[in-house]
Amino acid sequence: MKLQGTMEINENGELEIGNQNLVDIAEEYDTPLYIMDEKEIRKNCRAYREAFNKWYPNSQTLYASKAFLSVAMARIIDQEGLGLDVVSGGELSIALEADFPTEEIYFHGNNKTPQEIEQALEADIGYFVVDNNYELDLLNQMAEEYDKKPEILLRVTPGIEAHTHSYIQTGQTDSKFGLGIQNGLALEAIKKAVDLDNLNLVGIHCHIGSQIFKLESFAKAIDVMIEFIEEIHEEAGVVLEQLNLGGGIGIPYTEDEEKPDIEEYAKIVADEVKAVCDKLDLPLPKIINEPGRSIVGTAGSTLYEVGSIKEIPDVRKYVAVDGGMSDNIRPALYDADYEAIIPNKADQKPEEEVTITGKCCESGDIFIEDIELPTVETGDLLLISCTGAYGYSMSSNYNGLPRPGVLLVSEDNVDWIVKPETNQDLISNDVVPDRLKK
Ligand SMILES: Cc1ncc(COP(=O)(O)O)c(C=O)c1O
Ligand SMILES: N[C@@H](CCCC[NH3+])C(=O)O
Repeated sequence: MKLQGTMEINENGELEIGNQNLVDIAEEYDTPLYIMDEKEIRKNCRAYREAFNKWYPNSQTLYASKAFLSVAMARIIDQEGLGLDVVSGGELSIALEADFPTEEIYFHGNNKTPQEIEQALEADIGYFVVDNNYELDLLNQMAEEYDKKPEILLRVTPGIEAHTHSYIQTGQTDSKFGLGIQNGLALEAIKKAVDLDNLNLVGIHCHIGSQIFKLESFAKAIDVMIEFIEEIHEEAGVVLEQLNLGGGIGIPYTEDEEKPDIEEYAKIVADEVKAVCDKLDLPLPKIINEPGRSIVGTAGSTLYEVGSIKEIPDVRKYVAVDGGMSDNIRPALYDADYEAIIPNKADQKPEEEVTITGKCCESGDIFIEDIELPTVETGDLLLISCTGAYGYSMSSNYNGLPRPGVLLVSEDNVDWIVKPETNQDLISNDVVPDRLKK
């Protein structure tokens, strides 16, 4: 397995993250648990900030909190000078609890409820990224009621099909997100937004997909988006000042994948934006980007303990761990690949090929098929890397499994930033009507 972030193998052959021995961590905090490497999160935030400061200073990086959010995480993002993209009243509440600067919050979502809009208007968030005509009308009407004039961006689909899993492509015209440029729906909505009294249209947004490695896809999206800004100028008489390019940069889940260079990404964005604006004689817009996975993905891992081991002669050896698709749905949902290591045997050579499964009642609850590992025994630890994005945030209580806690690890500190759930938590919202009482 490729060692990510601050992972190191110590002189006893055991794996450490942020100088913390995972064997000791497992003993003290119990498995399963998510571990977040604070230094890696901060390094990734800085990579975006510094790259855009260098190549296109009129820009802002927002962290896409859907990848992983907790109150402490929002504090780190604030300290690192990034803004925040939230997609629900729940994520907004976490940001508010962290005292996140509200003017740097962008509110996304394809079906914001009136209650969520009310919450965001009352909090005076920076921007609404409006997805559709229903939302334009609703927001306009509610803004009037609350005596506000929120700044908005319209989410559009540039018709770009990014090379990634179809479940996480979002830029094509047939997408549930945004309105199409090619079919004219986006321009129609722009004209409507310009005429609405209580909204201030400042920009357009696109997000072409997630886990993207080919940086040219972003350049293609920029061409389409800036040409659309020009069309808006001609047809609706406004020059939009913000272009939000979404997130989507991939991370290497396995050794054969290569991490895109953030500075190269920023330079491609800067060069393309400048070239197209120059060609069309448009002023340079403020550029917003919204990475999620590439901020936290490599910073997170999940630590499990091995329980049952089952050998089917001449077929396969199943190694089951004490978590499952309830703490990481991505292999079952997207066929996602992962790598693993045995932290207490981190320096040992591979001896056998095994299949790592979870403990959920689903045949598809398989984390990694046919991985080469040192001889695996019951009681060994097993660490799956790169689970920092869309691991905890997509977790569930399937099969009555409490969600694991999240431990933040840095050189001198080990702290829970999300406590592990207990069986008691699973029934904390249950209500037994009188007629069913025993
Ligand atoms: C609107 C929007 N912005 C940003 C992101 C973050 O994407 P990623 O985690 O791939 O960087 C997403 C999720 O795909 C999204 O839907
Ligand atoms: N949840 C997805 C990415 C989609 C993000 C939201 N647009 C993943 O795990 O890869």
